[in-house]
Amino acid sequence: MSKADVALDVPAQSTIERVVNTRLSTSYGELRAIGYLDCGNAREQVALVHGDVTGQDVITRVHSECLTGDVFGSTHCECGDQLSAALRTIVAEGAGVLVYLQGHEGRGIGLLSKLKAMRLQDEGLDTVEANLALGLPVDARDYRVAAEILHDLGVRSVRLLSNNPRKLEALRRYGVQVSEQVPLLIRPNEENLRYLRTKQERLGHSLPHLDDVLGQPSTDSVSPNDPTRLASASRPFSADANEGRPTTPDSV
Ligand SMILES: Nc1nc2c(ncn2[C@@H]2O[C@H](COP(=O)(O)OP(=O)(O)OP(=O)(O)O)[C@@H](O)[C@H]2O)c(=O)[nH]1
Ligand SMILES: [Zn+2]
Repeated sequence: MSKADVALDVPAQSTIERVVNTRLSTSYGELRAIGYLDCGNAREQVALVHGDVTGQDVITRVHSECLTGDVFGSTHCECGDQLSAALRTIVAEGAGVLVYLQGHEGRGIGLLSKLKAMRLQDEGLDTVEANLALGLPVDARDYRVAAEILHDLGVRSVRLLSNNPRKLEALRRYGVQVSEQVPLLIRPNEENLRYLRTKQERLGHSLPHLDDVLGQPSTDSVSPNDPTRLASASRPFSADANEGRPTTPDSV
């Protein structure tokens, strides 16, 4: 069997049902919104697709929902800017997928618990301590449905836009062939620098640009020429001439 014939090894019984496939014109470009029902938990899920994604090495973002960051523009986290940067990258590549995972809010603890966790962070706890103080897991996300959606779309292997090695491992456990981890780095702001540091130091996220911000050399192997290496945050760093280019400590 050739490499191209290797299908994703998803669980034998898929729980998703494709319900709708419609054109979605966006400010990023022409997408298709493909809607699924996860019959296992009655949750609605959606994948945004650009171009032909039936093949190998498809640029892919598996994005955990974040109402505060994705919709309200919160600067507490970098989710909204990652969402924009991922869609820009997918369209620029000519083909790609973004799976937007509902049920992942607050790393799986839900919106109200995340808001409580954010309040605790204002009182001095870090993002890990805050979840634990609430008696909740640090990360309760499951990626089965993402694997099933990628399989349904005919994606055979992904270049995953993520800084989170645990997300890669989790997808691989569900049979997703991850051919490459592509960094999705957003310039930090004063509001989220500590939060990002905690992700780097306690959750194992690969965020070498934080060291650059402090003027320290990065030990990470990310290529400085990778156009996705450091996407500009929309707030408070408005899109500028550095868009999509590596950033020096002086420019942040
Ligand atoms: N519990 C909790 N969740 C948060 C907080 N801030 C953002 N989130 C959630 O974190 C999720 C995103 O996960 P992250 O750990 O930031 O990043 P990731 O998706 O694992 O990794 P990347 O692929 O690199 O973006 C979203 O569902 C957000 O709602 C917080 O302070 N506490
Ligand atoms: Zn967020």
